[in-house]
Amino acid sequence: MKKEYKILVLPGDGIGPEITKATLEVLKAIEKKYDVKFDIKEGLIGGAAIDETGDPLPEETLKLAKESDAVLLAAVGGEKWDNLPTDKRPEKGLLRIRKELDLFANIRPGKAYTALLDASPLKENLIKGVDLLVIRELTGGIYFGEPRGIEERNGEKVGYNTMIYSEHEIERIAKLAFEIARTRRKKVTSVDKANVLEVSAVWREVVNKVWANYQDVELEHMYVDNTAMQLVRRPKDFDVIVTGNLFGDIISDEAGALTGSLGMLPSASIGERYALYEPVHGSAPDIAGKNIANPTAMILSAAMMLDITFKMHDAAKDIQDAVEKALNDGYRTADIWQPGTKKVNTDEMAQAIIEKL
Ligand SMILES: NC(=O)c1ccc[n+]([C@@H]2O[C@H](COP(=O)([O-])OP(=O)(O)OC[C@H]3O[C@@H](n4cnc5c(N)ncnc54)[C@H](O)[C@@H]3O)[C@@H](O)[C@H]2O)c1
Ligand SMILES: CC(C)[C@H](C(=O)O)[C@@H](O)C(=O)O
Ligand SMILES: [Mg+2]
Repeated sequence: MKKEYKILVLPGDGIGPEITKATLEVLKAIEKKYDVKFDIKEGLIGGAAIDETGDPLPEETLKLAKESDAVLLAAVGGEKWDNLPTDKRPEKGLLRIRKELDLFANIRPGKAYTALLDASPLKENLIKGVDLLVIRELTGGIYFGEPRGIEERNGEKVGYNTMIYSEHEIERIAKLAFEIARTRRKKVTSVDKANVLEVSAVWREVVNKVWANYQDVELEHMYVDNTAMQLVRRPKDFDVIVTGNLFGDIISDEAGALTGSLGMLPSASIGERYALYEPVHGSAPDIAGKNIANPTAMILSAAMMLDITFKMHDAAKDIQDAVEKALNDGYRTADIWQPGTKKVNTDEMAQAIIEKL
C-alpha cells in the first residue's frame, strides 16, 4: 500500500491562495514520482477566516491541524482587517495556531543562491557562500508576555507589552540550536540585548548553561543591534543564530533580503508534537491577485515538510535542486528578475521547478 501523509493546507490571504496553488502542483508531481499519497485538506485562517466565521483561527482549523501530520501555511493579513483590535486581527490567528500547537522553534534558513547573487543588495564577494540558519523562539517573549494592553494613565493613552522568558523556554530552544549546529559548521551566535534588558541577562545565562553540554560547538553572544550590522558586513561568518521571538522576526527578514528576496525564504515551525511549515514573508498585498508572486518560499517550505516531518529526504533534496536548476536556467519572478533573465509568473515559476524534478 502507498504511504499516506495528511496535510492541512492554509492558504490565508493576499498572495496566499496563489502561492498555495503553485505549491500544490509541486506536491502533486512529488506524489507521482515517489509513489506516495498526500491527503490534503484545506482550512481557514487569518482574514479569510474572519470573513467567513468572525474568528482568525476557527476551532475547526485547529482540530484539523491536530489531526494532520503537518500543516502548510501561506500567509495572513491585509489592509481590509488592519483597523481591527490586535486581538481580532488575521495575524492573531497565526500567533494562536503557533501557541496552541506549541511550535516553539522557527527554523529559517538563509542561503545565497549562485544564480541570484545579482539580486542581492550586497556586493557579490560578501554574499557568495552565505549559508546561515536563524532559529527563532516562537511561542514566548514579548509576543505573548503578560501584562499587555492599552489603557489611560494620567489622562493619556499608553500601550505596553512584556518581554519575558523563563528558563525552560530558553533551555529547549538553545538545546535545539546546539544540536542543529553540530550537523553544520558547529557555531552558534546567540542574539540578545543583555546590556539593557533583564530578560536578555537570563537568556544569556541559560544559553551558557546549556552550552556546557556542547563544548564541541563554538558559542558567541552578540547584541541585536550589532547583529543587524554584522549581517550586512560579514554575513558569511554566521552559521546558526539563536534568538528570541521579536529579534528573530526582524533578523530573519534581514537575512531574507540579503540572499535575494523574501520570496525565496522558507521556514519550519516545530514543537515536540506538531509541525507547521510557512514562508517567512507575508501576504504581500501590494502584488496580490496578479499571479506575479514568487512561490519559491512556500515550495521550499513544503520541501522542509518532506524532509523534517515525512523523512522524505530525497524528495526534499529533489525540490531544492529543482529550484536551483530553474534559477540557473534563468527563470525569475518579478521580485528577483534581472536583465537577461526570463520573467515568469507564479504558475510558470512552479512549472519551471516541476520540469526539473
Ligand atoms: N507569516 C505571515 O503570514 C506574515 C508574515 C509577515 C507579514 N504578514 C502580514 O502580511 C501583510 C503585509 O506585510 P508586509 O508588507 O510588511 O510584509 P510582506 O512580507 O507581505 O511584504 C514585504 C515586501 O516583500 C514583497 N514580497 C513578500 N513576499 C513575496 C513573494 N512571495 N514574492 C514577491 N514579493 C514578495 C512584497 O510585495 C512587499 O513588497 C501584513 O498584514 C502583515 O501583518 C504575514
Ligand atoms: C504576521 C506576524 C504575526 C508574523 C510574526 O511576527 O511572527 C510574521 O511577521 C512572521 O515573521 O511570521
Ligand atoms: Mg516577520
